[in-house]
Amino acid sequence: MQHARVGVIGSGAWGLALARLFSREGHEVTVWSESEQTVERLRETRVIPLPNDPELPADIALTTSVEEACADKDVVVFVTSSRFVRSMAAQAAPFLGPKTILVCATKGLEEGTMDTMTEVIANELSKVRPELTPAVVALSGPSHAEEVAFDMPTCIVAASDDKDAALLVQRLFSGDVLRVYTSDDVRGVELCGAIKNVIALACGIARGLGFGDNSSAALITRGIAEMRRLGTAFGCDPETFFGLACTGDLVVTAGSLHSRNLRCGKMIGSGMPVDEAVKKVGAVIEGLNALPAVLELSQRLRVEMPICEMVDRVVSGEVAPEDATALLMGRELKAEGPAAYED
Ligand SMILES: NC(=O)C1=CN([C@@H]2O[C@H](COP(=O)(O)OP(=O)(O)OC[C@H]3O[C@@H](n4cnc5c(N)ncnc54)[C@H](O)[C@@H]3O)[C@@H](O)[C@H]2O)C=CC1
Ligand SMILES: O=C(CO)COP(=O)(O)O
Repeated sequence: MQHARVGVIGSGAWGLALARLFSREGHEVTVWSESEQTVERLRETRVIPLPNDPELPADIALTTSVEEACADKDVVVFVTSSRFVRSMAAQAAPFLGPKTILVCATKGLEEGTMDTMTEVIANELSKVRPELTPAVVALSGPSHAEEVAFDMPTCIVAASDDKDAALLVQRLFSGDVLRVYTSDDVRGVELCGAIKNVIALACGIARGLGFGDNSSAALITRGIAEMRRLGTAFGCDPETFFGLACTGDLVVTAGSLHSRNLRCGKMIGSGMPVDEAVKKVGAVIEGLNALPAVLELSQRLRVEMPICEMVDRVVSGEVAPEDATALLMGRELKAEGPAAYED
């Protein structure tokens, strides 16, 4: 298959930037939105609501009908906020064909179940359409919509247990803008996609407190150590933590002013109430959504994640941002690696 019929479930920054890219690669694209108003505005303006007004190609269909976005599609991409992935999988289920490949570009961990986003989709579909066992692919990595929408070269990962599906997604979506690598470590890739947003909040809080590059580098590096500890306790591939979905995405999210999580953290660090900061960013802050599941997983697996825990204490109001630093810096001193100087 060279040209595919692609449904995109979600009309936010990332959904529209991906839709634009898929259309550019010659695919037939339909974008679903929850909002009639959004559909009308996009049809009228043909502009993606991002800085510098990237164009939304005229051949991209826009709809509020889940059926239109899912029926007769080769690939359906879920890219809503993590809060809506389960309900959208349930709504999409009746219209999915037996061979439709499902891609999830949403980054998150579900509160309560601690499921990754591809697990949410697979679990929901198995309830609604148990006869359907679709291939599900996680698409993750350093990929700000603000840059992809202007054709800036970007590398991401397509991770799946289904090798053929990962290879097909790689072939369909790679081009001169996107280079897609494959991975079979789906859980590792998805854990990183969710947790890096929490670490980016920490980097933002540090910036908001007036700290500089040293603090960011420390949080990024020790944040990767937290992700690696949790991931390897789950049996994930240690290589994943050096890859695009972990180190790559954390560098982007924690260092770029495009980042919603970084900007939100920065406002929290400078003393703004969390709700106000979220409103001011005006987009989904997945680090906040992922926090409960990240902490529950770390407790269940008895993995220390001091940065994530401190972000939780700050956003819940238990610790003031200006007190968080001393608490983190004053922790028991230790070796950087696990085995230094030990018998
Ligand atoms: N913005 C970016 O550069 C990137 C975002 N992502 C991930 O993609 C996901 C979406 O992010 P953005 O597009 O930035 O979010 P956004 O804040 O721009 O858009 C919100 C998304 O949620 C959907 N939504 C809102 N209300 C809904 C409802 N009631 N029912 C169903 N869907 C609803 C919208 O259609 C839209 O897709 C997140 O998980 C994010 O981490 C991943 C890579 C890059
Ligand atoms: O995941 C992203 C980039 O790869 C987007 O991160 P933000 O939500 O922080 O903007």
